[in-house]
Amino acid sequence: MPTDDLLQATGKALPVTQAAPAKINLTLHVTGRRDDGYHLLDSLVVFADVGDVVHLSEGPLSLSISGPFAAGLAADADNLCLRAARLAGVEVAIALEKNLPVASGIGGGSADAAAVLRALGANPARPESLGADVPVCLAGRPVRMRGLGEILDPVPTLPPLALVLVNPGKGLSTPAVFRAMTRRDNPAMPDLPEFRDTAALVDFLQTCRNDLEAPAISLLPEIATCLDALRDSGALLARMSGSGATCFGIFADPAAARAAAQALARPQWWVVASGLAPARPLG
Ligand SMILES: C[C@@](CO)(OP(=O)(O)O)[C@H](O)COP(=O)(O)OP(=O)(O)OC[C@H]1O[C@@H](n2ccc(N)nc2=O)[C@H](O)[C@@H]1O
Ligand SMILES: Nc1ncnc2c1ncn2[C@@H]1O[C@H](COP(=O)(O)OP(=O)(O)O)[C@@H](O)[C@H]1O
Repeated sequence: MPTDDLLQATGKALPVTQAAPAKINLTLHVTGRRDDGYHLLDSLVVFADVGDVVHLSEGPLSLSISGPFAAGLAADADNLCLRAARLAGVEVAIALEKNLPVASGIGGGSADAAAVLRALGANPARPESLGADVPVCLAGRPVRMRGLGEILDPVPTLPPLALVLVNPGKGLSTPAVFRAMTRRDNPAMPDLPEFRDTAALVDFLQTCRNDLEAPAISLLPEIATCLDALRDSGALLARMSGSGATCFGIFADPAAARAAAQALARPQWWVVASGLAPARPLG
């Protein structure tokens, strides 16, 4: 597509760089399963201030991948960056900086797809056709996510969070984790109260769950090691995100999170201290 048409189609000038923040499911209740096998979810989702980065420039549709986790990901037609550009109907050269571990429960692929759509100013009718997590990644702000992932509701303002993310260095297949569940009709997440401070949020989170945590641990016991290590290093709460294997700990303040991240370092583990990404405006 010639550049003028491209600009008309997208409303955005190229080149453009867009952050793809990691998605964190602070809670993930699985409340049922549809006949087509997809599960009904109820999840408090936030975004970290670590993530991938996509850079879009003029050119035929293409993808190059750099960054610490580039080796784990093929730049083939199935890559969610290219699928997003095709859904937007735009020819564009994409450079992906892959900073997030692949297949790790923090939505890297969905975050990348959402970042490409955002960078193009594209607003496809059914972004969930790229993946259940793409609508929430497009929202890019704390929300309550329900349905298969397409129902997004605002939540009370969250306090700042000092997080540590830990991944044991092994990918986990999302369908395999859902298949390993033994109970699929779990109670919904309680309604969210107003949060005065981090302690109030942690108190609320203690009443919630990630229903995929036990099945994921049954497939990859190292997840339990990550959770124990987070708790031993002072986390007020430690839980797995998404279908794993990345776990998060909530700490009292950023200094405690940074100290824990240093103490948690292991040769095969990905460990990072993070706050929340600045919330995107309501769309
Ligand atoms: C579990 C979650 C929670 O946020 O996170 P991740 O672990 O992927 O980060 C998401 O729902 C994942 O979203 P995403 O990774 O985009 O899922 P998709 O590609 O659409 O689906 C992958 C597979 O997950 C299962 N799946 C996904 C979503 C859903 N509501 N029910 C499901 O059963 C299905 O087996 C599906 O084939
Ligand atoms: N840009 C991308 N980044 C990560 N994974 C991708 C991407 N494009 C396609 N995938 C595929 O999506 C699958 C899920 O990856 P990812 O989104 O990182 O994990 P999760 O769904 O657990 O959050 C991977 O197995 C990978 O092959």
